[in-house]
Formats: sequence, structure tokens, C-alpha cells
Amino acid sequence: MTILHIDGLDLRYATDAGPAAALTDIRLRVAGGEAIGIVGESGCGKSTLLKAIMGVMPRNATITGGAIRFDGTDLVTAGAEAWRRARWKGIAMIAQSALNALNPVKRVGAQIAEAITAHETWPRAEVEARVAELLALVGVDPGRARDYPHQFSGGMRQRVLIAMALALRPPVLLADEPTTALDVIVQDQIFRRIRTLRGELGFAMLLVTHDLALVVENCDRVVVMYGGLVVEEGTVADIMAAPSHPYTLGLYNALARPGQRHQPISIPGRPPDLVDPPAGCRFAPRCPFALPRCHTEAPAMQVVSDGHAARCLRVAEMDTLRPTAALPETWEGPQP
Ligand SMILES: Nc1ncnc2c1ncn2[C@@H]1O[C@H](COP(=O)(O)OP(=O)(O)OP(=O)(O)O)[C@@H](O)[C@H]1O
Repeated sequence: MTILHIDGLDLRYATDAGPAAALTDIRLRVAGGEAIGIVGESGCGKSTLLKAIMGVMPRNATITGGAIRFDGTDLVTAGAEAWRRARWKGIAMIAQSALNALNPVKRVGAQIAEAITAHETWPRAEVEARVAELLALVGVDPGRARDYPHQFSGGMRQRVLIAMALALRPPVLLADEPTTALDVIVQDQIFRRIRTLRGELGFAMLLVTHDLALVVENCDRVVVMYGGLVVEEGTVADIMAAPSHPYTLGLYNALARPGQRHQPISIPGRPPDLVDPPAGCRFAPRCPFALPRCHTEAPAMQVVSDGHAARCLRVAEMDTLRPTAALPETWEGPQP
């Protein structure tokens, strides 16, 4: 059953250079308990999408179209009060950096308690019991509730943010690069914990990351974003077996895989200027497979198979293009 339905969402940022189309026609259905990975390079609109879902957009952002339906209500038309009710109890978010998100002069336990008391009026003893339960849930000794954030390691601080996000048992958890500041071993521990918690508590998760490998390990489905658009979506299995957008092929090349013959290949160039995006396919200027019409025709999502779609005019040829995409020279030389 769909718990969160993003339907044709458009968002613009007002900038000195003019309106920047940060999100264009985003469509996404999240089923209860499902984990979706949102991948793409920096600047593709991943964080903007999560902020829009939470209703915590910067002041210069405007939603210019579409709906964000949560639990039967379109939060975009229902407005600030509906969003306030949905936030944390319905949809919670783990921020990127625990250092910025935690108050350095407040004890950790008190900060988790605040995540509860800001929304619920529970007796004090119940709040304290829940704080202890939450710390235990994320693998932190509840005895450390009276410590300050600086007494915790980076990984433990990130666990505290997870505890805060889960405090009111939200059915949807948004995670924006929750482990970027941590080393790979700690990152692995945190994700193992998140997987266990999802198994126990059954929340749905939207995980934003530039790391396709994290998505493969932690998610059921993948959404690939480029230049504010969804360019490919499908199950993790479908997208790993048959990536069908040249941009996804580029991201795929950047993955380190066992038995790989060469170094990870990076995609040359930069994501598009969202104030003045390319006329046709937004990826065409960087795409080794772009044809002349790709520079003038903006592709719609094309069905690859049931539940798998890609926004590319050459999607039907992808089986023949894919082997070429795996070669480093494809991404170096002139377009074939
Ligand atoms: N407050 C803002 N005002 C103007 N432009 C913004 C603002 N916030 C983000 N942008 C622009 O919107 C686009 C999308 O940014 P966003 O942060 O959503 O991307 P991202 O994919 O999450 O990147 P990252 O991984 O670096 O967080 C970028 O071009 C960015 O420069």
C-alpha cells in the first residue's frame, strides 16, 4: 500500500540569475516498509526532494506544481499546519551531519526527550523510559543519556540522530547521506543497525546518497536523479542487471566491483545549470551516446520492463550500448 505519493512535483529556487528548476515533475510512490535509494551526483536535487517532503524548504524555494500525498492528505495544498502534524510523527529525517544537528550544550538524552515532548505530552517517567529504549535500540548504552554530544564519537552521534528520528515511531524515514562524515567501518555498522531497525519497526525509508553500492545493500528500489529529474527507476535487481540510462551506466562505472578490469571511470563534465537547463535531454551534453535529436527532444520516461523505466530516447538500444559504456575510452573521446 502506498504511504507516500509524490505526484508531478515541481520546485523552483529564486536565485540572482533567475528561477532554478531544482525539481521537475518528480513522481514517486513509496509503499509501507519499502526502502528506496535516491542516487545522483551533487546538485541533482536529492536533498531538495527530501526537504520538500519534510516541508522544510529554504525561503527562496517554491513548489510550483504537483502534490506530496501522505496518509491521504496532499501536504502541498493542505499547508503548513498539516505539514507540522506530519513531521516527525509521520515523516522523520536523519540529517547529514550530527555535529550541526545536535546542540553542543545540551545532554544527549534531553535532546532525544525534546524530540518527543515537542509533539506529545507524555508523563516525564514515560519520556525517560522511551529515551532509554531509543538509545538501546540504536546501540548506545542508555547510561550515557547524561553525556554531551562532544563526549560521543561521530558514529555514536549519528546513532543519536537516528534515535531522535525514530522517537515517535514514524512510518517514513528520510535519510540524507546519513554516514558521509564517517569512516567506512562505522558507516557499515550504522547501516547494519538501520537494516535491523527496519526489520523490527517496519518503516519505509528514502535514502539519499551518491553511492550506488549503499543502495544495493540497503534498498529495494532505486531512483536515479539528474538535473532535477528522475532519469531512471526500478528495483535494485533490475537496475543492477540492466542499467538503462547512460547516466546510470556512468554511475555504475564508478562502482568498485570485484573482478573489475579497470579503475572506476568517472563521468566528465558537470550537472546542468538549472536556471537555463539544456533544451533536450539534460544529460545529452555529457552523454557519449547522444544523437543530434537528444539535444532538442526532451525524453519522457520510457518503460524498460514492468516497474523499470528510463528517461532516454535510446532506451531500446541499451542492450547493445551497455558493453561500450563499460569502456573507459567511451567516456573520454568524442561521442561515438
Ligand atoms: N537555497 C538554495 N537556493 C538556490 N539554489 C539552491 C538552494 N539549495 C540548493 N540549490 C541548488 O539546487 C540544486 C539541487 O541541490 P540539492 O542540494 O538538492 O542537490 P543534491 O543532489 O542533494 O546535492 P548534494 O549531494 O550536494 O546535497 C543545485 O543546483 C543547488 O545548487
